[in-house]
This record gives sequence, structure tokens and C-alpha cells, in this order.
Amino acid sequence: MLSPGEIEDPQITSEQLLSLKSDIRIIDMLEELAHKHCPSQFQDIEAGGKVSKSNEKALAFRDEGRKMLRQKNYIKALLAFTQSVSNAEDQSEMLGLAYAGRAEVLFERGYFTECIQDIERAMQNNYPTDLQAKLLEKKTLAEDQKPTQPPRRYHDDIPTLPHPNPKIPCASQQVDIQKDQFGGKHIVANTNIEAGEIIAVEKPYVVAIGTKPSQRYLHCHECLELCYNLIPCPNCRTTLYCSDKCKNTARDSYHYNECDLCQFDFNELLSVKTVLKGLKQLIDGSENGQFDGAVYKSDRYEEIQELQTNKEKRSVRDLFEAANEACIIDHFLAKYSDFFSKTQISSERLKELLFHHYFNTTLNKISVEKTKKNSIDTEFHEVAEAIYAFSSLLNHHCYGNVTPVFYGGTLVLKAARNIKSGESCTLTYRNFNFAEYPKLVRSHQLWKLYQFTCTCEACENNWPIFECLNSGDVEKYQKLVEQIKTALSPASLDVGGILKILLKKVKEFSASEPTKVDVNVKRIFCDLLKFNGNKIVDF
Ligand SMILES: C[S@@+](CC[C@H](N)C(=O)[O-])C[C@H]1O[C@@H](n2cnc3c(N)ncnc32)[C@H](O)[C@@H]1O
Repeated sequence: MLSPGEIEDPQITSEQLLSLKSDIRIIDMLEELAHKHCPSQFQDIEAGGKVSKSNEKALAFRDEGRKMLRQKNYIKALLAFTQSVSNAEDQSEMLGLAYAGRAEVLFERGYFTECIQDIERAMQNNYPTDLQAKLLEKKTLAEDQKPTQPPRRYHDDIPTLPHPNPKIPCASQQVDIQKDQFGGKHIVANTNIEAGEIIAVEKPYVVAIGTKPSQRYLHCHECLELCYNLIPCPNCRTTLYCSDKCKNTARDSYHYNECDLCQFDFNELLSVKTVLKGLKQLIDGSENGQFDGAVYKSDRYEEIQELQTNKEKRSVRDLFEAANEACIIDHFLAKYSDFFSKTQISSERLKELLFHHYFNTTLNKISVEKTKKNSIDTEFHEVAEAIYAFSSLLNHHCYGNVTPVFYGGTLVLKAARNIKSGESCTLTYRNFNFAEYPKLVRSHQLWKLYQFTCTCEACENNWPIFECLNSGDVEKYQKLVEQIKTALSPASLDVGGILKILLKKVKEFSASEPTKVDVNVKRIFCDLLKFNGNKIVDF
């Protein structure tokens, strides 16, 4: 794909482009430039060929899986067999063999329920007749052992909102959506909210799984739940689900045409999913009813379409990248799918929507994480990126008062400290917090990624970075750290108990510049809140 750097044209400024007024004129002009500088870019992508399912590739992954299984490297074996499953042609004997290989790994690790499911899938997919008796023996063994399988949970039960807001069903009635000329839409507390209280429980509109094997081959691409025996899309070799239910939901809402793009090795793109899902809702006359402005819904396209884009503040590079991506997707959908005949949407309209959602998804996407708690430190691993209609409305603060906790793809927002009535509820975008990053670095990054100048207390009052803050009561803090270490030791895992102690301390924070101890206590408190959400479960 042509990179924006290759096309920088000193003759064009973003002001000139934006003065063209309509998006399609901007896109057309940039498309013309792209053709001038790189006339063969579509052919270059096509030359890579349609990367369809291939039994040859599936066999290579199966061989790798068997090798890893012999070496007792179970996680690598699992990843290789899942890639064999995703590459094998639908209903082929190879698919049956791939499932059977994975069943072997699952059996070894004590995942008997999943093992039985995979054996049944192998039998439904032309598993060789002469090998069936042995596989069924394994199934009997797995059934015998199934009752001994301990529950292994990726996260606790998803919390429910104690008092849902009638105007914003995913949020607490303690918050409202407000709008001003500086920060646009934002979320404001309409009453005092105490640290630890739930502000929202929201499902994503769309998600795009990461590209690493540990992301792509271990989580459902629709609901993001951890799953060790994913099932494939029957057509493309990149997309996998935890169940037929998720597979059908994805197919019916956006994957019906995304699948045609996946065959060209485009990574799953939030903008494309949003446009396809949104158009489907609009064409179907949205089962959620027309947008009336009275109720803010997380699963309705209108809310997503309205999210901010900052298009008028974008650089030529950004405008170019958005236009180029829109033209490429348009070209591939036109040539390799039935999108245009099925939807009756014009190419211009599609490009405009892709252009709009390129900006609106890059600006509003939230990274879905799983964590691993190592005593007082926490490791964070990204699983996917997702768009949330309500949670995207929280503005940034360099010492935010809300923290996100993920349960699969569901995002639970909790107060990270006390929030006063009338105060904005804020997140710290990409963890650009004042204690770790000097103001200059934060300002630069926030402008580059989000096109705004932060005016939070930390920025306005030049709060110093961690090393230069007042210490606070270090002696008490050291005692607390010892308590936390004991509470989190495997012998006496007592997260609830230690959270209560931390909560008391967090509630005592004053509104002024925090001390080193305050910053550390808040960080540990927020990390511990994540303890109930997505965890890394060792296979
Ligand atoms: C994820 S959106 C937040 C919701 C947004 N305010 C809206 O109206 O949709 C991020 C954008 O909100 C604005 N924003 C967020 N935090 C801000 C802040 N502290 N000061 C000014 N603008 C802010 C910026 O335009 C930023 O690019």
C-alpha cells in the first residue's frame, strides 16, 4: 500500500483540501494524486493474490502442531493447530484432521469439554474412517475425565449497573452527556460519585482483533472472549469465532462483505466494520428504531456516526491516508464482492463513509486489554481495538478519574477516585499521565493523536513528573505495600480485602497536587480493579 510519505506534495495544504468543502471532492483530488505517484498500487495488492484457504498450508501448520505437541510445547501446538483449522478448506478431510490434532492438545492440558467439541467437529468434517475408532476412544476418555475439569475463567461475572440511566441505558443515572465549545461532548457527574463505583457497563459496537497469534488465535473475533478451540469462518482464513452464535452474528452484521476483503490479507479494520454494520442497520431500518435524540444507545449506528472526527484539524498526511484507504476498500469491494448490487450504495457514498469513519474510529478507538497481576505490578496486553458509543465520550485528563476494566469485550467504567457533582468524568488516553510523561511530551502526543491542547489541572498548574512530587507518608505506604504483597500471595489471595483498604485511602485524596504516595496508591487501586476483568490464563 502506498505510504503517505511517498505522496507529500508541497503544493497542497490541508486548508486548501478542506476548502473543497465536500468530502468526495477531497477524496477525488487525493485519489488523482495517488494515481499520479503510484499508478500500480491496486495491482500491487492484487498481485499478492487472493489468499484463500489452502489445505497445503493447513497441512504445514498441522505438522508444526504435531511437532510442538511431541515437544510438549502446548501453547505453540495449540496456536499451530488453530491456524491449521483456519486454513483448511471448509468440510475437507484436512479440517477434520486439524480439529483432531487440536483435540489431542486440549486433552493433554485437561480441557476435556473443548476436546470433546473438537472431536465432534472432526467427525463432522470427513475425518478419515480408518482413524475414527481411535479418536472416539479419546472422546470416551475425555468424557470420563470431564467432571474433573476445574473451572478456568477468563474473567469474573460482568457486573451490572445498580441504577441504569433511563436516557443512557449503558450508563449510571449519576452521569449525563453534556456539550461545550472546548471539549465537545463529554460526561459529567450529576451527583457525587465515590471511588470504585460503576459508571457504565457497555458492549462494543465493533471490535478489531490484533494481528499477533496470541491475540488472533486465542480470542473470539466477535465477542473477544478467550477461547482455546475457535471455529473458522467457512470462507476466509483470518476470522475465527468461539461459537456458531458469534459466527452468525458477525456474518449477518458486517462480515458478509468484510470476508471478501479478508481474502486479500487486509487486517480487520474498525472503519470498514463500522461502515458495513452501519449500512446494514440503516438498510434494515434498524431494529432499534429511529434516532430520536432522547435515548443514547450503544448498539445504534447514529450514535457512532456522530462521534467526533476532528477532520478540520487533520494534516495532509492524515487526509491522504483516509482517502487512500477509502479508495482501496471501494476498489476491492467493487471487484470482488456483491456489496454494490446488494446495498444499492454508490461508490461515492461508500468512499465518503469510509473517509468519515477512518477519522472517527482512529480518534475514538479504545484498546481492549487483559492483565496479569504480579504482586504489586501489573502486566497489560492488548487483545483488540474497539468502538464504544458512550465510553468514547469521556474526555482526557492527565490524572483521569475513571478507569476502564474489560470483561471479554464488555467495558466497565469505574470511578478511580471520588468525583464531585458537576465534575467531568475523564480517562487518561493511552496512559499519557502527568506523573510519567512531562507536559511537553503529553502535549505533543495528544495533539498528534487527538488534535487538542489539554487544559486539565495537571497541565494548567504544571504538576511535576513523579520524581519531583512531594513524597507523602512514605512509612505508611511501605507498610501498605507489604500488606498488598501478603494479600496477593497465592497462599492468601485476598483481593477484596486489600481493595477495601486501598479504597479507604483513595477516598481520602485531596483535590490538590497529588503526592508520590497518592499516585502509587491510585495506580495500584486501578490495577486491582482490573483483577476481576480479563486475565491472562496460562494454557
Ligand atoms: C474520544 S473523543 C472524546 C469525546 C469528544 N469530546 C466528543 O465530542 O465526541 C476525543 C476528542 O475529544 C476532545 N477532547 C478530549 N479531551 C479533551 C480535553 N481535555 N480538552 C479538550 N478537548 C478534549 C478532542 O477533540 C479529542 O480528540
